[in-house]
Amino acid sequence: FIMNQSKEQRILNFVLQNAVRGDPCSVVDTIDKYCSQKEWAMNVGNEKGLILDKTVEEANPSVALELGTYCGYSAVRISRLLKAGARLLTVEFNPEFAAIAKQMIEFAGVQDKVKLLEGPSEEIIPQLKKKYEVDTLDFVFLDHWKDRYTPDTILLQECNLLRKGSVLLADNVIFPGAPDFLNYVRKSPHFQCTNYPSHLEYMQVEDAMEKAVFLG
Ligand SMILES: Nc1ncnc2c1ncn2[C@@H]1O[C@H](Cn2cc(CNC(=O)c3cc([N+](=O)[O-])cc(O)c3O)nn2)[C@@H](O)[C@H]1O
Ligand SMILES: [Mg+2]
Repeated sequence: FIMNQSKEQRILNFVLQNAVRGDPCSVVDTIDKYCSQKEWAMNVGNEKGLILDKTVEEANPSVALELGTYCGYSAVRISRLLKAGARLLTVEFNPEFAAIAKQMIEFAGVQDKVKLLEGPSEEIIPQLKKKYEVDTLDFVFLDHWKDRYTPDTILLQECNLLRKGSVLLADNVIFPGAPDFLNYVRKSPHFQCTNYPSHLEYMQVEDAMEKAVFLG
């Protein structure tokens, strides 16, 4: 237990020493093993991860966006399911976390599918069309600051990044909670919402994910 390292660095080191290079499933399982047995961390985890998997498989996105990369757990989890030629753009503004995630993504062997964009979501989203050659987004995973879920959902619409059928999936709508986001998407005539009750990663605390499909 190396104290002067960050928890995120310890998670990465555990993966580098225990997972199989080039095997995204082993990276995901190894992070879950560390965070359930040694140190809790805010990865989406395996229970909510299965909901994420099913939603990604159903959407089968060509272009996906993730807000809040953290250590790269869900970036690896999502990108392992993408078809050939499909890509995931993931946004992280904490440089230390971004550096960890980059190494995690490369170790998992999914670096050709994932582009990590460093910066705050509110700055990156308006750049997606011109700077990152995005037309529209097929899938968006929201897992960053909970009070950014609503403004960023509005920003995605203002930037014309959503099309009829674009799928938004939000983590933590119960814990820590995103009440204004639930209110916004459930009241909006532009979204069809579905709630998926689950539990907080690695804990027996109630949580849920919310799927919001854009209706155009
Ligand atoms: N506007 C932003 N733009 C880009 N990256 C952002 C932004 N806000 C936060 N981040 C980054 O998301 C990562 C992860 N993150 C997520 C959150 C919000 N999520 C949680 O706080 C959370 C908290 C718990 N929890 O407390 O039990 C459980 C979860 O699953 C969570 O996602 N804060 N940082 C961090 O690296 C942060 O730099
Ligand atoms: Mg989360």
